Amino acid sequence: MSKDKYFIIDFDSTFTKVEALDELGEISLNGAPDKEQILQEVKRLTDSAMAGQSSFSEGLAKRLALLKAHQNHLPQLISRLKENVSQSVRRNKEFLTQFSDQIFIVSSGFKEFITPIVTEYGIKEANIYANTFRYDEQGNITGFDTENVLSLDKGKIKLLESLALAGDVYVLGDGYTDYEIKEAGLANKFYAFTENVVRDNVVAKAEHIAPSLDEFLYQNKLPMAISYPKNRISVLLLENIHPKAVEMFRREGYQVETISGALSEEELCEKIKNVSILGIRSKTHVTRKVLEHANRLMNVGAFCIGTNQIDLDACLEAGIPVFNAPYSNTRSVVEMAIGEIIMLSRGIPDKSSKMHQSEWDKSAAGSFEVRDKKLGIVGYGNIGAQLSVLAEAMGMEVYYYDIVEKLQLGNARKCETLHELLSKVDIVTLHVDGRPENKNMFGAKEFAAMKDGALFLNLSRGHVVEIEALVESIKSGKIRGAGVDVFPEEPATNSEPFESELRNLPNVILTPHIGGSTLEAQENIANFVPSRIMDYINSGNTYQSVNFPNIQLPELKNAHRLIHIHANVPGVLASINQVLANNHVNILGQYLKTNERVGYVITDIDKEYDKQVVNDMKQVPHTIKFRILY
Ligand SMILES: NC(=O)C1=CN([C@@H]2O[C@H](COP(=O)(O)OP(=O)(O)OC[C@H]3O[C@@H](n4cnc5c(N)ncnc54)[C@H](O)[C@@H]3O)[C@@H](O)[C@H]2O)C=CC1
Ligand SMILES: O=C(O)C(=O)COP(=O)(O)O
Repeated sequence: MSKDKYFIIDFDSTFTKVEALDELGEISLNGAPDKEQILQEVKRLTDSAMAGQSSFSEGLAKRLALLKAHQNHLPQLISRLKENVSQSVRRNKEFLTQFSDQIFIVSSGFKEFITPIVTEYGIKEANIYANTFRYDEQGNITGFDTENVLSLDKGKIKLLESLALAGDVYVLGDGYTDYEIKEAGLANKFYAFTENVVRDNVVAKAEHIAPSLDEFLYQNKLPMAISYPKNRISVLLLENIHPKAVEMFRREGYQVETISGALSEEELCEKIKNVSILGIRSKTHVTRKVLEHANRLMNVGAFCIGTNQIDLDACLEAGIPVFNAPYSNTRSVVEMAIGEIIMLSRGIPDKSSKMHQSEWDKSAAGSFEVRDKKLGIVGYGNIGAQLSVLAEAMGMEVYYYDIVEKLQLGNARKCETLHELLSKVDIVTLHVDGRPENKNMFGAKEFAAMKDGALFLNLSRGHVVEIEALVESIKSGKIRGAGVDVFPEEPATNSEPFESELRNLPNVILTPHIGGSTLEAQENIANFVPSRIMDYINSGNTYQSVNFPNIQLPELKNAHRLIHIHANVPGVLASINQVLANNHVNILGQYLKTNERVGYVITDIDKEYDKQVVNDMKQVPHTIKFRILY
C-alpha cells in the first residue's frame, strides 16, 4: 500500500453511532421540563444541517444555545460516546492504527470529545480536524471558535483545500457536507456510510454506499477485521417468518427481504439468484432446479420442523447446510392434538355448528371422556413422545408404533406393527415425518384395520394420508370423527381458497396447517434458526444441521479458519494437507467429519501465511465450496 491514499472519516453518526450534540443535550437537559421539545429541535437542526438544507454556522450556534451545556458535562458525554462507537469501526481498530498516517477525522463537531474517542483507535491527534468550544467564566459552553473553518458553511471543503493532500482522497461519512468534498473535486471517491443513519439525499448523490466500514475496506482491498462484509450477505425470508428473525439478521448486519407467502418453483428460481440465506416454512419447495439458479446460497433455514419440502441431498451436494427448528413448535402441535382429541370425543364440531344455526342439541349420545381410552400414536418422535406424556397425564392408555426403536415413555406400550396398533386403539394420531416413502402410507387398508367408530387425526403431513379413503371412512361411519391440519394441496397464501373433499363432513375439524402456529412457537423458531445459521457463517459450526456432517467447533481465536467442503472421495484430505504443506502453513487445529457424500474439513492456521494457499485450496480436486474465516 503506497502512502498516496488518504481516508477522510466523519465523526458524528459515522465513527460513532450517534450525534454527539444530541447526546450532550440528553446530559445537559437532564431533569429539564421541556427537555424532549428542546432535543427535538436540536435534532431537527442537526438533520437539517447534515442534509445540507440550512446554514451550518447559524444552526450550530442555535443548537449550542439550546443545549445549555457545561464543561462538567463533557466527561459523561465522552463515556457515552465510547460506548457508542460504530460496530464496524470498533472491530477494525487494526486498520485505523496501521494506516494512521493516512487517516484524518474531519468533523464539524468538537475536539473536546472527539479526541479522547478516536485516539483510542490509533488516530493521530494531529490528524483530527474539528472545532473547539468557547466557555464563560463559570465553565458554561457559550459557543465555538468562529475562526475555525469547520464552523463555516462549506467548512469541510475549505479544510480539505488547506490540507492539499497529494494523492487519492477517499471520504467516508453520512452527511451532505461529506459528499460536498467530492462534489467540490477534492476527493476521488465518496462513500455514504449507512451503518447508523441513511440520509436519502446523501445516498442519492453517492456513487458508493458503505453500510459498514468493512464494506469500505472490502471495496478498496484494505485489511479487514472480518473475512467478508456482513452487509454482502442477503437474506430472503418467505411465508411470514416471525419478525424476530428479521431483527436478528439485521442486527448482524445482513440485508433482509421478506415475502409473506410461499413462492412457486419458478418464482423462487428467479428470486434466489443473489440470495445467501433462504428462510422458508413448510410450503416452499427448495428443489434441485432452484439450487441450480442459486449463485451465492450458503444456507437454507427451515423455520419449522419438517424438511421434506427441501431437497436435502441436492443441498448437501451443493455444499449448503440446512437448519431447522426441531423442538420449537413441538409443544404447540401436541396441545392442539390433545384439544382436538377431546373435542372430537364429545362431538363438539357439529354441536358448535348447530348452535351457530340456532339449534340446541343437548344430549350425551356419542359423547365420551378421553380417560381410559386407548390412544395410538404413529411416529413416536419428538411430537409423538411429548403427546404420549400429556395423554397419559389425562388418564389415556397410550400405544405407539414407530419404524425405529424408540425410548418407551411412562407406561406407553410399543406395537410391533402398524396394524397391531390400529386394531387396538380408539384414537389414531399421525406424527410421522414427511419423507417421500410415507406418501399415502395411510389408506383404505389402514382405515379398515381400525376399530369401528374410532377417531383419526393427522397433524403431520398432507401427503401421508389418502384423502379419498379418509372421506369414504368418515361417510361410512367407520371413522366417527377426524382432525386434519395438513393437506396434499395447501394454498400458498391466505388469499387463495381452500378446496378439499373433507369439507362439510360430520365431526371433522379442519384447520389451515396451524399445528405449529402459536406466537410462542414462532418466536422460538425465529430465535433458534438464525442463531444456527449465523453460527455456521461466523464459525463453520454445523451442529444440528439436518443434512450436513455435524461438527461443533471451538471458538476461532488468533487464527484464520479454512473451511473446505468437498465430495467424499478418497484422497481429498491428503490433497488439502499437501497444499498446506507446500505453502508452509502452520496448522493450529484440524477437524474432519464426513458423511456418505460430503467431507467437511476445517483447518485453523496461523494468521501469517502466503495468500496463495487460498487459491490452491480452491483448486483441490472435488472441492464443492471453500471459504476463509477470520
Ligand atoms: N401441523 C403442523 O403445523 C406441524 C407438523 N409437523 C410435522 O410433524 C412431523 C413430526 O415431527 P417430530 O415429531 O418433531 O419429528 P421426529 O422426526 O422427531 O419424529 C418423526 C417420527 O416418525 C417416525 N416415522 C417416520 N415414518 C414412519 C412410519 N411410516 N411409520 C411409523 N413411524 C414413522 C420416525 O422414525 C420418527 O420417530 C414433522 O416431520 C412435520 O412434518 C411438525 C410441526 C408442526
Ligand atoms: O414445523 C413443521 O413442520 C410444520 O409443519 C409447521 O409448518 P409451518 O411453519 O406452519 O408452515
